[in-house]
Amino acid sequence: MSRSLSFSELTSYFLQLEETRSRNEMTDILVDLFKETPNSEVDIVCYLVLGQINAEYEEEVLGLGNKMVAKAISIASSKSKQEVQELFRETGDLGTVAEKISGETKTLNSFFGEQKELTVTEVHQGLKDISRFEGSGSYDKKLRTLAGLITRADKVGARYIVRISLGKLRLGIGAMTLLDTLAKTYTGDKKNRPEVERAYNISSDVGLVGKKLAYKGHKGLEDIEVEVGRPIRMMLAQRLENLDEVKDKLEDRFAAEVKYDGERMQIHKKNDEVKIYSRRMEDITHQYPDVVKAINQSIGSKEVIVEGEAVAYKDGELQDFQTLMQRKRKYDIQKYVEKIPVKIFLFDMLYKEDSLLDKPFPERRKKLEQTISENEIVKCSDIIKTTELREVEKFFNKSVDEGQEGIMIKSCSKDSIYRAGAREWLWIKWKKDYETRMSDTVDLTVVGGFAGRGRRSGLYGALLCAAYNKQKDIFETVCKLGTGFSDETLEELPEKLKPFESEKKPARVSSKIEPDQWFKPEFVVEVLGAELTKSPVHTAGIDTIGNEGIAIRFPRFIGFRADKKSEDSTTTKEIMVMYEKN
Ligand SMILES: Nc1ncnc2c1ncn2[C@@H]1O[C@H](COP(=O)(O)OP(=O)(O)OP(=O)(O)O)[C@@H](O)[C@H]1O
Repeated sequence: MSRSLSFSELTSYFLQLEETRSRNEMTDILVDLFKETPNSEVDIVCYLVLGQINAEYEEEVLGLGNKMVAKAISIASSKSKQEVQELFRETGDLGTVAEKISGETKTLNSFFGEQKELTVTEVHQGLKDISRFEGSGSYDKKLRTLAGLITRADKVGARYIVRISLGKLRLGIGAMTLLDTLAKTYTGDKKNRPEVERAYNISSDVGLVGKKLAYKGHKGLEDIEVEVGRPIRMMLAQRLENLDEVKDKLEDRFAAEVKYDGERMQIHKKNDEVKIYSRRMEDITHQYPDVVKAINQSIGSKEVIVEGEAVAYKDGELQDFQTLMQRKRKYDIQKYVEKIPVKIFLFDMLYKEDSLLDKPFPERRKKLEQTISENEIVKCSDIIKTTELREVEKFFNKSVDEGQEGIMIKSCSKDSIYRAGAREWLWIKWKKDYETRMSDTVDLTVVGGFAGRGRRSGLYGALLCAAYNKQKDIFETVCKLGTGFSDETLEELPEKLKPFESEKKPARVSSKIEPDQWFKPEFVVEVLGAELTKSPVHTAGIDTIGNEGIAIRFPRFIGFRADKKSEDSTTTKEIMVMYEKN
């Protein structure tokens, strides 16, 4: 049997790592540690130095509560729970407490007779068991296992076992430093980092990379391939300050997609088993049983990895990110599936019976379109292929107008592979963030109403609001107002607006949008928006800008302005000034 690294050897390196502030020194200390580490334990050491017990995407995570850990320390020492709590209050760190009172532990140890030295494998196994115990009696099992580990460790070991079990090791080592170390230790040169990093990016498992390198050196990296069920680190986008620069970066070979305002998902499907990973590689499958079901209905192929953005969808409209965040929960999942339905807009395909990472984007996209059949939940992202920046800008305005963040411009060149874990110029994001922010409210005239759906059925779901064009004496639309209403306000609206109902569009209203109900321009509301943007669907300022008007993004109802006549509304000119101020 091969030698095992003792836990005290490992923690002697932890002590050194905690002392140093230099990244280079840190790498050197880590290289020394790996030189000491038997090949069979390289993966464990990789996880432990990061304070983990597994690859980050795996479900086994630690993070026990202070109370339980304090109790375990008390069991492992001769101190009472109260004494442990008292020391915890003094030091603020249970690791330090365990280290301090672990002298008594050793007395107990010798009382039971000499035990073999604790190895990293034993600590790792113990911590893994702790994370796995479930159901009745699991609290006691966790407690006893942890107390057992603390009892067997030396003083310094007790400190680190406690910190790891709390999920608070924090040696300050990032995955990239660890990859540098692995390259240096097992290939002899930090220059091989890119290949090592690639293996990590497609496997998201630093332990696996470490172990392959330890056994086979550089060649071991070839064994690491994309696998369904193991997340790929996600490709990210660069940001441009000026849309014209797109041509410098991507020439004429690009496509634009809506940048949806939701949560990114990487979805792995193997037969009927579906797993969903978040941008941070967490397994979020249990939060989205509706997406799991819809993906199975939409994709027939056996082994597939796709990516998309999930967006909350309510009352016939896509909702903002905050609404979707209500789905982040451990309990009441089913209730929230109904309360906050979602749609997933798929935008990439990374695997179909084989890896597609090295295929150019147009090919991946085509495969995606051929593979999925859209349903209520699963959709393909909205995409346009054009070389005209004017068209791209229009598409952007439309996307923002529909409440989305902006657009993603993606290279379609032959080199447009999926670059796992990289933020490069193959993807460029163009967001509305760079535009005007509104700090002041505006008063707008209600010119139309949209029938509510779902909870709002029988009431108005949104109002079409307009600014006043004084020169022309007309009302030009600037937004569809659907948020900020209390339930009482919603109930009141039909009655309040009844006197102004009109069968046709009133002459003084200029609108490209056709609401369910027109209103004579009489009724004024106060609105706060997030920002102003150009819009092809609204008419405010349309003469000045050309084909488009100005729109208010994310408008919120603040209150009624019964004291104002519609001619006292904010004017189109004022809106233009607000827009141009930036
Ligand atoms: N059609 C799309 N294609 C790619 N990504 C999209 C798309 N729609 C929405 N997104 C989201 O936009 C993000 C791309 O921007 P970036 O790579 O910079 O991520 P980010 O750092 O999360 O930035 P941001 O805060 O701008 O979303 C993706 O992570 C994804 O969540």
